[in-house]
Amino acid sequence: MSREPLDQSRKLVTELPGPKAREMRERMETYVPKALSPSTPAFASRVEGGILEDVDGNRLIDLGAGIAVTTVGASHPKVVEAVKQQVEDFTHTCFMVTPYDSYTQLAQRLDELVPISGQTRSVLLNSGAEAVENAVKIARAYTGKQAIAAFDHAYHGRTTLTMGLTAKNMPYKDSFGPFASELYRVPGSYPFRDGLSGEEAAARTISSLESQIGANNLAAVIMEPIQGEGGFIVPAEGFLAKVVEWCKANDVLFIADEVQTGFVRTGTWFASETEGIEPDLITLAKGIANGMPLSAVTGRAEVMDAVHPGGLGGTYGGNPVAVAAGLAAIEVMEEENLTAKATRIGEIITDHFQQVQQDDPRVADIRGRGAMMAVELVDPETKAPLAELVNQIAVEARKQGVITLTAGTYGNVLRFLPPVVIGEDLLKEGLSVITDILAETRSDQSVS
Ligand SMILES: Cc1ncc(COP(=O)(O)O)c(CNCCCC(=O)O)c1O
Repeated sequence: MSREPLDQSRKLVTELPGPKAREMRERMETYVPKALSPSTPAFASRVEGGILEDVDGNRLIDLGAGIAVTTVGASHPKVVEAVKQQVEDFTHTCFMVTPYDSYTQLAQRLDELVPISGQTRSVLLNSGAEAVENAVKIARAYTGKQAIAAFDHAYHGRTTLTMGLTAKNMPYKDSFGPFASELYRVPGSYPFRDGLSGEEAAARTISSLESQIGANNLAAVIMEPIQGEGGFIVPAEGFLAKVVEWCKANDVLFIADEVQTGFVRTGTWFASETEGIEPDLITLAKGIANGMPLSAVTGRAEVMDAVHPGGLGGTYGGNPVAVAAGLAAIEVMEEENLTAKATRIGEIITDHFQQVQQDDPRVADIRGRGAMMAVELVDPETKAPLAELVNQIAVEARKQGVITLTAGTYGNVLRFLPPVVIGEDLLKEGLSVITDILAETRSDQSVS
């Protein structure tokens, strides 16, 4: 029996958190460590399109999509049906024990979609960090070299190796060391703060790669085409192409970490396309399966084949239910032309904040691409990051029924990652809630 569609309008019937949510939070604090500290003052009951309904009957506008995951909406009927079908057949065999064709079908789809020419192969895993871990293994096996270079403001995961690649200390790395060896950090491109052209920033990066690591030691350079947790930093035009050119000239692999930028999020299937680069390996997760835990490393066949038989694996990698969700989600992205929808979302967010920026210079940088947009808030005189203000805005917006995410090395970035299927009016309403709160702080200069 199909359920009534979830009303796509924001509605608050209690304060947030409501009574049931408060009770659930108390129990949560008894059995779940504070290390997880959820930010939205609600407990999910149903999620569809751009709306999350909570256990108290409130409907919140979702501008986070579970951190860029539920691109097609958290209960898209096509994905739900595919999952139901699969789970009735089997939930698990362990692909290394008994394979199933849907794994190969998804690998073939990835081969067709990724911006890598020639034959590719894919290994399927469970999380973004696991994909990055395996990309590093594959790069080392192929090159025979060990060093891996990541960038300032990078985010690649929370496992021991990926924490070593991630830049920001708190909350991701503090007190968890020591981290893996042979991991290096080089300056990247942060146009709003460094003011460098793509060429200038790339020259600085290459100088660091050569002087501090040496191409003869360097297995791979890993970078997010748009740095996500670091603050939706879009590199200056031409930066990535110059770095990739250097990699290819020096037998260094380039790993594009598209866990957050992948699968139509930035208005193309992958952000590497817009940057005009062809990675050797690409890590994928989040939008790949619309919430079912799935990730992948897709790479040039000769690179992927450098690993000895049995060298890649894990119990759950490429779980059949997650793979079914992934195949269905990709179909929806194609059928509903979500690359164009993501581009439209970027236009709406850009226009909205350009209006605000005219009267409020604290909105200092509007950046991102497609349905991966952000604003960086700074003191207009000193350019000092306004982290407390950003946090205050996010906390208040959540109380007013808008699921809002922050980001940035300095904690002063509001980021927008709505489900790409969100209605335009609902998106505009969510943005207006946020900018109305921002406007109120203009009169109240106590917050900075
Ligand atoms: C580029 C990029 N690479 C890798 C990852 C890691 O993906 P996992 O699926 O969270 O392991 C991410 C995950 N980003 C959201 C992390 C949220 C949090 O843990 O606070 C990413 O964005």
